[in-house]
Amino acid sequence: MTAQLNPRGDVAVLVPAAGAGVRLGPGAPKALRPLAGEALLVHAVRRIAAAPSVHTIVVAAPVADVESVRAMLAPVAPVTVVPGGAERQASVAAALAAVPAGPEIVLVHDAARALTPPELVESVAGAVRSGHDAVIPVLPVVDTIKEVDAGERVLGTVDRSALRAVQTPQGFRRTVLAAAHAAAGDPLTDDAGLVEKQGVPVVCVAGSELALKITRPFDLALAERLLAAGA
Ligand SMILES: Nc1ccn([C@@H]2O[C@H](COP(=O)(O)OP(=O)(O)OP(=O)(O)O)[C@@H](O)[C@H]2O)c(=O)n1
Ligand SMILES: C[C@](O)(CO)[C@H](O)COP(=O)(O)O
Repeated sequence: MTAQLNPRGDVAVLVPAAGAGVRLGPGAPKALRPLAGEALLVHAVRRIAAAPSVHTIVVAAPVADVESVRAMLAPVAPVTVVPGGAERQASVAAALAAVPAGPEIVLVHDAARALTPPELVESVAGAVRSGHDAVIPVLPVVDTIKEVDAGERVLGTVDRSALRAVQTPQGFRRTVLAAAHAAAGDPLTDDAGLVEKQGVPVVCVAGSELALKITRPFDLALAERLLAAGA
């Protein structure tokens, strides 16, 4: 049985949350680690559930934690929880398989982007609804970028004006995402990358600084500060 949030919504959000969090350092799976006293996944799901277009949320949890994740999320929102896979791509595919008939827009959103505002969910979904098959939120690259060789010697300075840093949620027409996953080869960590391989145009919308991916200890500390400041 798939849990429904807003029966009138047209968006399913898949939340891959089965990663270990190696770059964050030793500890529980990253999505279950605390941020201001609650798991990253709780923060992420609460914000997704606050987006009015969302019909269904499917979380791909670490295999050993499926039951505890169900119990943890029950008071937060009606959520379907499935076992994740060894790679992010397998976790997304498992969640996609659990989406019920109905939503024709599917967003894929990292649990690790725990502070992503509901407005970004709506903005990405809205761009798909307006006719784009694949939509990604992006930020401009603010640092100067150098290309280097294996010895860390600088080969040149990259023109960053055409570079973008990619975030989630990434939004897709459901049939487009399903076809990309069905055709997928070697695992990618980026769903838009799978869709690009199918020759589908991907368009960008403005991302959000709050959608930062909590990857390293510094990111977790930053997220704590942002929450304390009211994010
Ligand atoms: N087998 C996997 C690997 C990753 N993810 C999820 O994909 C999102 C983005 O991955 P990332 O932030 O890179 O997380 P980890 O893979 O856990 O990080 P690391 O590479 O440091 O272990 C996270 O919400 C993570 O839980 C997943 O569902 N299943
Ligand atoms: C989808 C993603 O957040 C950006 O496209 C991706 O999960 C990033 O994973 P990475 O392993 O940190 O590159």
